[in-house]
Parts: sequence; C-alpha cells; structure tokens
Amino acid sequence: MMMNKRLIAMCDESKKYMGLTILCSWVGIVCNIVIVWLIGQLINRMVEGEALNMTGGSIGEALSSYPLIGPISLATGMIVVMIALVVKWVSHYLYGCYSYQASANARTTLRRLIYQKLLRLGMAYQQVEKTSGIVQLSIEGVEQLEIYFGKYIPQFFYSLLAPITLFVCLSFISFKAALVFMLGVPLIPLSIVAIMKVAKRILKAYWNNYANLGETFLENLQGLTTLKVYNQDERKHQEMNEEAEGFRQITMKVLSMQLNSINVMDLIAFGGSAIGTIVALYEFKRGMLQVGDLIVIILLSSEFFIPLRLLGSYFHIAMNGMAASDRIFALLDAPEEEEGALEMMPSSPQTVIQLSHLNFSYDGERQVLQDISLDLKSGGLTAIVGESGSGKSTIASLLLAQRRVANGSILINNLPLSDVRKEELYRYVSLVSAHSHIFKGTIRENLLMAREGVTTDEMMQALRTARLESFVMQLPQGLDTEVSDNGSSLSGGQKQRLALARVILADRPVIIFDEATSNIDVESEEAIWESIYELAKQKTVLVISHRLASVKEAKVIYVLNEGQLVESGTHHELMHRGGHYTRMVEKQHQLESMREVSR
Ligand SMILES: Nc1ncnc2c1ncn2[C@@H]1O[C@H](COP(=O)(O)OP(=O)(O)OP(=O)(O)O)[C@@H](O)[C@H]1O
Repeated sequence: MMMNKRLIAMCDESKKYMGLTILCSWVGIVCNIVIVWLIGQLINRMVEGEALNMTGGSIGEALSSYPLIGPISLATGMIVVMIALVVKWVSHYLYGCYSYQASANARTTLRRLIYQKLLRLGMAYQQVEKTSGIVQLSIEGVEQLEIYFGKYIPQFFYSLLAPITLFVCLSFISFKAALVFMLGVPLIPLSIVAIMKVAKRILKAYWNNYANLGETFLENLQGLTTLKVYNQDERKHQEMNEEAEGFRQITMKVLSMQLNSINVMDLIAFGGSAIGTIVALYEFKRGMLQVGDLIVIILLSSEFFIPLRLLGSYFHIAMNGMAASDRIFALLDAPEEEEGALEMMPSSPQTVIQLSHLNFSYDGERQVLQDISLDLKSGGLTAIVGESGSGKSTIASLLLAQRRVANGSILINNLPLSDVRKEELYRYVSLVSAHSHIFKGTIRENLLMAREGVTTDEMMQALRTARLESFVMQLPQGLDTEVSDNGSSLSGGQKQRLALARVILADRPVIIFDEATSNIDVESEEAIWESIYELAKQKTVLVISHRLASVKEAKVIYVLNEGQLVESGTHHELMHRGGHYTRMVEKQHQLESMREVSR
C-alpha cells in the first residue's frame, strides 16, 4: 500500500511528527466515541422514563442526582462531554500542526537532497534529467510528496487503528453489527490495490507528458526572439497546443480514474454502513438493543469507513507523489564521478598543468580529442586556437574537471587531476566563459562571490582592471545597483567585464578565458584583452580564442585541428612554419580586409 521504505527512511525527521499526527487522530476518535456513547446512555435513560427530579434543590443537584449510567450522574456525564469536546478540538488543532511539520520536514529534506545531488553531479546532471524536469520535480513533485508524508502515511495507520478501536467499543453494544462493519472495512483497501495497478501506468504517462510539456514551454520561451525573427512562433504555438491537448487528455484520464475509484469507495463505505445498521435494527426489533445503543451504532457506523474513504482521496495525490519519487530516485541514484580525495594540493608558487596523451569522447564513439599533449607553464599567456568544433572548449572543461578523462592524464603540480578534490582545484583554477553567469542581486553581491571579505577598495580596483569602474561609478547606486536575472539589465560587454572583475578578485593562480570576448562590442573586447595581458604578467593565463591577432603575444600557441594538436610554438615560429596556423591567420586577414572594404 505504497509504503516506500526508502522514501520514509530518507525523511527520518518526519517520522516523529507522523507518529504524533496519528496519535492526535486517534485521540479525536476516542473523544467522539465517548461523546456519542454518553448521548446514547442519556437517550436510554429518557426512554426508560427516568425524569429529572426538579422538586426542591437547584438544577445542579437535579443533574447530579440523575443516574446516567452506574454511578455516573448526568452532571458528571456533561462534564466528561465538555472535556472530550475540548480534547477533540485540541487534538484536531495539533493534528494540523504536526501534519504540517511532517510535510515541511520532508519537503526540506527532499529539496536539500536534490540540490546536493545536483551540486555533486555538476554539468553531468543534464545527462540524467532535463532542467525543466528538475524544476518540476523539485517544486510540484516534492509538493505531492508533502501530502504523502503529512496526510497519506498518518491516515494509513489511523485507518487501521480507527476501525479496531471502534470494533472493540461497539462489540460491547452489538457484536454482530460491529463484526459486519469490521468485515466491510478491508474491501476499501482491496479496491485501492486494484485501482493502483491501472493508476500506476496512467500516472507514469501523466508525468512524462507533464515533463515534456514543461521542456517545450521553457525552450520556446527562451528562444522566443529567434522564433519571432523567423516567423516560426505560430508554428511552435500550434505544436505546443497539440502537446497541451495531449496533456489535457491524460489529465482527464487521471481525474476520471480518481473519480471512479472514489465512487467505488463510497459504494463500499455507505453499503457497509447500511448493512451494519440493518443488523443493529434487527437486533433492536428483537429487543436485544436499546434505542440509545441503536443511535450510538448508527452515529458511529460511518466512522468505520470515513478514515479509509479519506485515505482513498489522499491516495491519488500520494500516488502522484510516488510517480514523482521514482524520478527523484533516478536522479539521486545517478552515478557520480568519483571525487578526488586530496584535500590540499602541495603548495607551489608556480602552478603547472600538463596534459599527456589525452583522448576524449562525449558519447564513447566519436573521438573529440585525440592524443593531446600540452603544457600550461606557470606565468604568462598560453593560447589554444583552432577552427570551430576542433575541441578547444572540451579541453577547458576537462581542465576544470567538469568531465572525466578516461584516456590519458592531466597533472596539476604533478598530481593527477582526478585525485584532487574539486573544491581544492577551484582554489587554483578559474574560468571566464563566453556566457558568464551574473546572478540576480547587486553588483557588490556578484563580486563578493569571488572571495569572502573583499573590501570596497579591492572591488573598485578589480573593476578598474576590468575597465568597468567608470560605468559603475556613474550609476546612482554604484556597487549597490541591482542587476536582474543573469545580468539581463547589463549589455553583453558589461556582463563579461563584470565577470572579469569577479575572476580578478578571486585571485586564482590559473585563469582560463574560453572565448570570453566573443559576441561582444569592440570596445569591451579591447578592454578585456588589455586586462588579460595585464593579468598574464602575474598569473598563468590560458586563452581559448578565435581572434588570432589577439594571441600573437602568447608565449606558446597550441593549434588544434579536428581534435588533434597539429602545431605549437610562438606566433613567429608558427608563421615561419607556414602550416595550419599560417593558413588560419591568412584566412582571417582576408576576411578582415573584406570587412574593411565593405565598410
Ligand atoms: N556536450 C556535448 N555532447 C556531445 N558532443 C559535444 C558536446 N560538446 C561539444 N561536443 C562536440 O565536441 C566537438 C568539440 O567541441 P568544442 O566545443 O570543444 O569545440 P570548440 O573548438 O570549442 O568549438 P567553438 O570554437 O565553436 O566553441 C564538437 O564536434 C562538438 O560537436
């Protein structure tokens, strides 16, 4: 009955609150039994003709002398009813609090686990689940599981406890009626099990459709400008409508399945109550029951079935949560790259990186890098150039341990990169890519990310080096100016320069610039190159660039062609050789002269 041991074990902190929720529900039903039973006894006495003795004395005395049952007087009975009502109200209130705590704990735990896993997976998360899928799982999937913890599991155990408690109490009044009620109870879980078989299949399809629709929506939204430019927005709109229609259909299937199952459960619940009540009426007719007892049985008959009926309605939401949990587990179980164990790299004033006989393939079939051996010597500028798709960025991602090297080795200060913990690696190496991420928040907050305790002076100095100081100074809020999501309120060039200032503040010995100046204005490009040359005087800088004119001054230029290292040397050596590099330079010259002419 959907008792997912792993899920429950995972959210250990919720267990205590789930237990308290069950206890509160149980206390509530015990109070109900007490109240109804005392009312039944009062009716019995009244039917027996027991009248209030109002002659003389106060009303209090009259109530105390009225025998409700055995030594219990009507006054005592009324006090007990009052207490039971208060206890019932308190337990109902506490039920809400504990149920919330159980679900809130589960929500926090699951979201934390997903987040931690994503951090460990790094870039590899995309191979397991799409970004939109992860967002859906973390928000809606986790919310469905909140109901599983806060409502479904407590209700499951309460649904076992309630009929047993009622059976024990009612069997003192009418064993036969209590037995009939009790026999009807298992029919509801049996119907749930039958429905579950169909539901599992439908819900799996529902989640797949939901994730696909989310992915299409996200993609179309992100590419909306391109779609508009090519007049393709209407076509994509139609495609999305079709997908949405598919999702509507599967949603309707889920809803009708839920409705039908609720009807079946209602039939069993009301049918069971009716049969039990008929048995009680029969006993009453034969004089085996008093009218008060009959009323107690009628009033409590529905209580046998209501908990299971409620379980049935939570069941569907919980079932949806189960389908989501399968995907959460698939994400949590995704294999992680083994993290190096080395906490501390031997300190060396000169960080040296060596790649030897490196081979790499993304899909295990097509070799993207073949037998690459190169050295990134300490200090100065080193460049990797090559045509588009030759494997330059792949080398950068391998240097940052974003992907694992299967063949060949990368040594950093003579240590295999795979032995070094990522955190430790990132104390040595940092990156400015073509699309640096700027976070929503102030400029200051984005800069503070680089290093703890950075002072305003240091920030201004870094902005000066990145040629962004004058821009920030002219802003009314200066460093405290808010930038929107992914720096969308900044120009491409300003974003890159801000990213450059951040990397300067991070003060790592090795900085990789991967096409950091592509797609930006000439002014920003020049400003960034100036900063790169300045940085290269103190740090080890690796530049991956398509602009050959800018890397002329590099102490070594590595030339890649179709995943192979074809040449290396200084600009003059390479030009002298008249090989691949020379051809690239000449091609670029021709292009630039054509551009000049067309201006
Ligand atoms: N995530 C990926 N999955 C599969 N193949 C990839 C992936 N990223 C890159 N590739 C492939 O690997 C090859 C090298 O790509 P890479 O991005 O390293 O080239 P590049 O030289 O940096 O190109 P550019 O100058 O255009 O950025 C290309 O053929 C590309 O199609």
